[in-house]
Amino acid sequence: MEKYIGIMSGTSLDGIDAVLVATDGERVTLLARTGSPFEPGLRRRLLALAGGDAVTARQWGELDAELGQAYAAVTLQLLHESGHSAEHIRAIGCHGQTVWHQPAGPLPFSLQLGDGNRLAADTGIIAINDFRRKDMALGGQGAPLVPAFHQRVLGGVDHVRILVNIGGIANITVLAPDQPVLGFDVGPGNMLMDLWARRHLGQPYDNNAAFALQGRVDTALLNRLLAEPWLALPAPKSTGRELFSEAWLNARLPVEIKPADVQATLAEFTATAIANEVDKWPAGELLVCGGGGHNPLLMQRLAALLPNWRVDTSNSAGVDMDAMEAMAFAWLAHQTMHNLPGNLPEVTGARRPAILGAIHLPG
Ligand SMILES: Nc1ncnc2c1ncn2[C@@H]1O[C@H](COP(=O)(O)OP(=O)(O)OP(=O)(O)O)[C@@H](O)[C@H]1O
Ligand SMILES: CC(=O)N[C@H]1[C@@H]2OC[C@@H](O2)[C@@H](O)[C@@H]1O[C@H](C)C(=O)O
Repeated sequence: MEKYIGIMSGTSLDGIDAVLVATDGERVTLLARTGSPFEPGLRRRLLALAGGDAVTARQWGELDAELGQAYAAVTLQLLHESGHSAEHIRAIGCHGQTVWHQPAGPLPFSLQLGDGNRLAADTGIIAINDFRRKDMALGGQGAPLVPAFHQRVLGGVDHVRILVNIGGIANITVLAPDQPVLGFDVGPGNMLMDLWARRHLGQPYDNNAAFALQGRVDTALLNRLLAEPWLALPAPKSTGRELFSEAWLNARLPVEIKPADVQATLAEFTATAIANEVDKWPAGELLVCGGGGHNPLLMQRLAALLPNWRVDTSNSAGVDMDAMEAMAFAWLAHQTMHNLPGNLPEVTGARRPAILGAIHLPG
């Protein structure tokens, strides 16, 4: 078994998750995990950039360098906490910070910031990043990439098992006997709920859904949100803040509505968009991972909307719900180091499987 580090900072923009795993490509064992929230100023600048604000080349470059430094600091923290040093680690798989994802149109691209050169130089470990653009160069969406990992660690069961990652965006992976793996983004995860909590509570998220639980679902608003045409598009598909933005929400809000009712409606919207996709499959097991699995209201609504499904977190199947995505990028680094493909063309729509990522050597 070789040791890899995986680093994820997702579309919630909450901070950085890092894991140390041992893997031979087939089995993936979590050895250690750490994390670091973004410092508020950095988070604010990332939110502005991901919201489409204009930035100068200088601001852009500085953010790239600052994130590279932040990823290196988390890596050193993980090594320290787990009693490892650089020479124990074969490579780091670093997702980077998505600041723009544009899978359609004449010039599709997906941009993740966080300088891999700096990460390699500051840690002395091979750093792999930019995992999405090879798949896009081959006509794919570049996302989601995690389904291949889900299949590896949670596949091979005799019933329908669906994984749903509820991060900023929600994406599902369908693992069914004798069927190719399917996976696609289903809509917003915590993104809109977080936005509303920031606006009305001044907090990064609605902790344990306390605010949403004070409100009532507004059916008219819920139906307006669910009428978004993107939700009905067939897979392959992926999305992000570019679509589910503050402007998108504002355009659908009625003039008069209680803030708590909006929060309750956004939670219901997130759960319904997920349940509508899951419900297209014969009932089985729905396993939740990502931060949304800590939201009791989301979990309760998913269970209520899918009465014939066993709804639980991925912890119940032996994979830490909070470590899943970072573990996936550690595994993707393994794939790259062994010249193995990381994407699933049936998921992303790419013309073929491909070796993903840009490799930065520390020497
Ligand atoms: N106790 C809790 N109550 C409510 N929501 C929670 C709780 N804990 C975490 N969350 C939600 O989880 C979010 C973080 O999720 P996660 O870390 O999976 O996001 P991410 O890494 O940015 O995801 P992705 O890359 O999939 O978009 C928070 O912003 C918050 O909305
Ligand atoms: C472009 C981008 O960063 N997409 C993320 C985002 O967050 C969740 C969902 O949208 C998923 O498609 C993807 O992340 C995971 C890690 C993936 O590629 O599977």
